[in-house]
Amino acid sequence: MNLSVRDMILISLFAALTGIGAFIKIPTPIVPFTLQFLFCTYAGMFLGAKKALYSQFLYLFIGLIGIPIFANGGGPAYVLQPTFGYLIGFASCSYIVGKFVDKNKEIKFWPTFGIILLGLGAVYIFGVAYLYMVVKFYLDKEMTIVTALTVGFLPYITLDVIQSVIIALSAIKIIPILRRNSYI
Ligand SMILES: O=C(O)CCCC[C@@H]1SC[C@@H]2NC(=O)N[C@@H]21
Repeated sequence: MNLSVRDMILISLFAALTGIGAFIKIPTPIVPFTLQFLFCTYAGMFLGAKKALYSQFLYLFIGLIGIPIFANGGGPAYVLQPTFGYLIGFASCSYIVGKFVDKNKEIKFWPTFGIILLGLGAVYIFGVAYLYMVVKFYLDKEMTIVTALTVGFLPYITLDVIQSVIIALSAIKIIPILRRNSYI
């Protein structure tokens, strides 16, 4: 894929926004409340699948080389943090949402909301499964799937669904305007 300077700026912008989403956080012992899901989903909405994925890869790359832009820091050892799976989930989510936008001429509320929930599902599948494995097998602590869901899913899902509604409502207004003006 040939990327223009404009594409590269947008990819960098959404990588940065996802990083900002990590700083807007309410810390908790294991999984913080953050706005990363909001921004990775907007990346999919406004950049389309490939560029959104690149933005999340760039975000991962910058964090993994040591710039502390993840919710609990950064560096290569972050792959062993219980929350690293959510970061993989953000890349999947941005791609799923981006594919939907790429393929649909009309962006209506319910299909858009549905695809965002699918993307959110990917965030939690990667996030909770990774959390479970790191705590159980790497940290060697007591962990069941139910505990993993209690720690990594239940406290967050309501706010994430509210954000999904906000994203869908704003996307159905903004995307047609951006398309009409050939911005996306
Ligand atoms: O270590 C990281 O940078 C990832 C943090 C992930 C936080 C997850 S994303 C889904 C859920 N919703 C939140 O607000 N927090 C968790």
